[in-house]
Amino acid sequence: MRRRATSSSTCTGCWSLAGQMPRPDASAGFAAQTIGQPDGWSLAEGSTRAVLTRLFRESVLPNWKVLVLGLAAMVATAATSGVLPFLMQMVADEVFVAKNEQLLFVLPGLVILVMTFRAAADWVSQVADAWLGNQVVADLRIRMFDTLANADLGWIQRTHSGRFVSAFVNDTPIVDRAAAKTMTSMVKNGLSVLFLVGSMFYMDWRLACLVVAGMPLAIVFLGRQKKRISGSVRRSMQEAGDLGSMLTQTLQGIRVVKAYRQEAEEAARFRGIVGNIVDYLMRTARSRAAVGPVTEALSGLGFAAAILYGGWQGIHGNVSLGHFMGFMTAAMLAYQPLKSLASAQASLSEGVTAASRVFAIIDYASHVTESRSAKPLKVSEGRITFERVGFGYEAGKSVLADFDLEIAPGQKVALVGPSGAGKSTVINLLLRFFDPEAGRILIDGQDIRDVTLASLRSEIALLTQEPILFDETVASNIAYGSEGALQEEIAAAAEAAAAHDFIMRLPNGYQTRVGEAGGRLSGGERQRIAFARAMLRNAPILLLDEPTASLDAEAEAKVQSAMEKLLAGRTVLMIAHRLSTVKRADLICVMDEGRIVELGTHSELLARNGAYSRMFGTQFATEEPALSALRG
Ligand SMILES: Nc1ncnc2c1ncn2[C@@H]1O[C@H](COP(=O)(O)OP(=O)(O)OP(=O)(O)O)[C@@H](O)[C@H]1O
Repeated sequence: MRRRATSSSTCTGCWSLAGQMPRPDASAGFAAQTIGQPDGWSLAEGSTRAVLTRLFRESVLPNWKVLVLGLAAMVATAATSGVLPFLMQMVADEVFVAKNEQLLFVLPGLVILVMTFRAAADWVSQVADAWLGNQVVADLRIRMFDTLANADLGWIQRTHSGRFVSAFVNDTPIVDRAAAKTMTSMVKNGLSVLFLVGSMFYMDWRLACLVVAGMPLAIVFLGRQKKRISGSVRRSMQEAGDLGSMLTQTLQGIRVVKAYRQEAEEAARFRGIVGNIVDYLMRTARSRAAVGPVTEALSGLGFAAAILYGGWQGIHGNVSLGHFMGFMTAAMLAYQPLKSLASAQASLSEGVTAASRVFAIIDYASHVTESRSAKPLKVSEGRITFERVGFGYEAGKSVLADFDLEIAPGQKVALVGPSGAGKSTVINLLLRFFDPEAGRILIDGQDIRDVTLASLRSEIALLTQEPILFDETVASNIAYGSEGALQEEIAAAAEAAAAHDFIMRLPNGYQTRVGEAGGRLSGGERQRIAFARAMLRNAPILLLDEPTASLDAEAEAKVQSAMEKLLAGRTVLMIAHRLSTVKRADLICVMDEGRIVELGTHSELLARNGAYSRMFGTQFATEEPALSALRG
């Protein structure tokens, strides 16, 4: 059977807002890094400008061609807005006052031309705007996923999946809507205001001064509202994360929720979170809603002053009607983009807050990284050596201490011991889901920290208690991690795993979808697909976390032969809760509180009359599945 290496890489080049985003020190020990970061990632307090600059540089600028096109279209739209007041002035002065009939036929044509051009430019700018926004969302989601896929297991386990889902689903569209779109709308409206205010000053600088007199007040007011908005938005996003967490938790544990009749309590908790979200959203809405009317009221003052002064000048014959009408058209046209500009400022804080949350994920630096000089792992015989390995998930709480174990090529070693002894931790360390704090782990003499993660993991196959299947076809579940496997190879692996016959009875054979987490298959069928996956991968090292523990005797009997085939010719490290598993081992390693307390064969250990013998008497003799007593 062919062997293939999977491709995987670590997050080596992570971005950071210097001084803004918290970045854990990758050189420190794992346990030390987790202190003070209960969730593994915290909200970054980047300044608005820093966050926007970064968003622009990393997500918008790479699409600079569309950006330039969109900007050109915006300038064209804004410039045509600036032309309209002059056309109005000409209509009033030349048609109404000077009675110029020729112009009466020219001006409507000009208006149609200008308006058509403006409409076309507006369409281009809107499409470019949408394209850029979608690209920003896609880019942020892809980069977050890359970080997640390459992050160490510790961070992912500490952070609730709902928080991640919320960042992907809720936060990225807010970045698009409130930051990317607002940025472009600010450019567009800013340019319109610039052209129109320019026209106003060009026509009559005194009148223009009166109209814009209220602006400084509006700016001060806006600053205050922005602070309020960013506070309430931050809280509402945190609550949305909690909502996601609660939803996934309830769905995952729905059987327990129902069995313990906790529906009402869960619904009350849910209502509480939803109520909090509404509360924070309303605070945001109130602050944002105040921006438009206040700007409006202040511009009303400016208009009133302009009418008073302009009217006075008109009565005394200092300005013509056309002059005044042209000016007021410019002022009125400037009013809408000015109001949008003020509102955009407010929603910008929303986008910046969401972008900070997204960057906090993107910036996470995995604790498990590849060294620059990492080489592919070369497994010649399959010897595994644990040398005085020490490890703890949390600071000051040792889980493994001075763990020494030598597994000879092709040897089958069973890890046994009470719940919490550290058996799964040994497997976690061998796969480099975590790195040891002390000592080292070698495969055929190569420290696993000096080899590439992809090569390490492609030489190891893992079978877990609960087989992990994806909602794909049977064939792609078997071929998971063995890209490019041929149909015959997949079928051969399934045959060896005693899975071919039941697969052929499925409605679409190998092309049948297995449902969420393989829900359409029985436990034994799921496990046989997982065996077939391991067969196809054909890795020289096999890690088993009691894959038959959740099967009943009949289902276990069906996978026995598959198991024998799988184990043959490989170095195997297995967590054993059952006598049937322990019996397969050449060497039994009895663990307690992170240390090896006994090591030997089944008969040697029984003869020693120690921990293993006691365990045998209480647990294995009865062949209790899953050893509930051992697991506490
Ligand atoms: N992700 C984690 N974060 C913090 N502590 C952990 C984590 N995983 C395991 N531990 C702790 O480490 C210790 C060893 O756990 P481990 O899962 O290795 O035990 P085990 O021997 O495999 O237990 P079991 O037989 O019950 O599966 C336990 O005290 C456990 O609470």
